[in-house]
Amino acid sequence: MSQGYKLGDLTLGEGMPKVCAPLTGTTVKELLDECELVRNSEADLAEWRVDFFEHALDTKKVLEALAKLRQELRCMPLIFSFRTAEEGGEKNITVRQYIELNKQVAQSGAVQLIDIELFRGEDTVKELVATAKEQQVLTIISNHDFTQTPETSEIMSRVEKMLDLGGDIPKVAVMPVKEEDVLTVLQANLQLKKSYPSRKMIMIAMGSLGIVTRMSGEIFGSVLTFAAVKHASAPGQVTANEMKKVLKIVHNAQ
Ligand SMILES: O=C1C[C@@](O)(C(=O)O)C[C@@H](O)[C@@H]1O
Repeated sequence: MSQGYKLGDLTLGEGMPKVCAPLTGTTVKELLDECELVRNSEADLAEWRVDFFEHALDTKKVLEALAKLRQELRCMPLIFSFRTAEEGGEKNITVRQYIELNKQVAQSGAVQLIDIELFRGEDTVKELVATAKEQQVLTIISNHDFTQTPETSEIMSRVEKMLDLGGDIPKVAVMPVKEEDVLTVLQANLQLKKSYPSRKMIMIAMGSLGIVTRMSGEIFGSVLTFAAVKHASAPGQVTANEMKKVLKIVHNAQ
């Protein structure tokens, strides 16, 4: 899809990378307050990091909260992400529960994208991609490593697997422990952009060393960047308003 993905007024994958603000509240009240802050910020879309929610393992309560968030966000696009403890998230979840929760959310009509972790298993990914496609929900197939940065070839092969499994937007977020790791991430991003020019992806080096990767997506081929409004959901996020300024500077220099 070389033109990008149309999400209401914005097109993901065209022009400047889009700024996504995570919602990390533990209660419905906190989440609704965050939605209002996000709406009034420079963020283009929101991500509900549902693993922070106190009732994240109760699908009925998640769906009830989601309906409220949808209303409060008005027309702002929303990504639904349950980040598992295995990948740096807040809670453990069984594969069965993970599938059930994501399926019901995809069918709710309240979200535009769901995040599916590659390492929950091929069958899980395929099943959820199929459900999402039926509902015209976009899929981000993700992988996170909070301790290290794999080699360029390993990052590329993970992304290729994500594409093979039918995901719309591959996403890799890793932790650099030395400056060279940041170059590894940028190298993987650039090579993937050249090998798959029509595909959209998200590539992040986290932490203080990785900051440049969050800001240079327009050059190396990362279409979305996460930036905080109230609380960061991962190390290295700056605020959405600061991020938008930097993205504009990079854009205007092109
Ligand atoms: O996958 C990502 C990227 C992220 O980990 C980051 O580094 O900004 C933040 C998460 O909320 C999101 O789901």
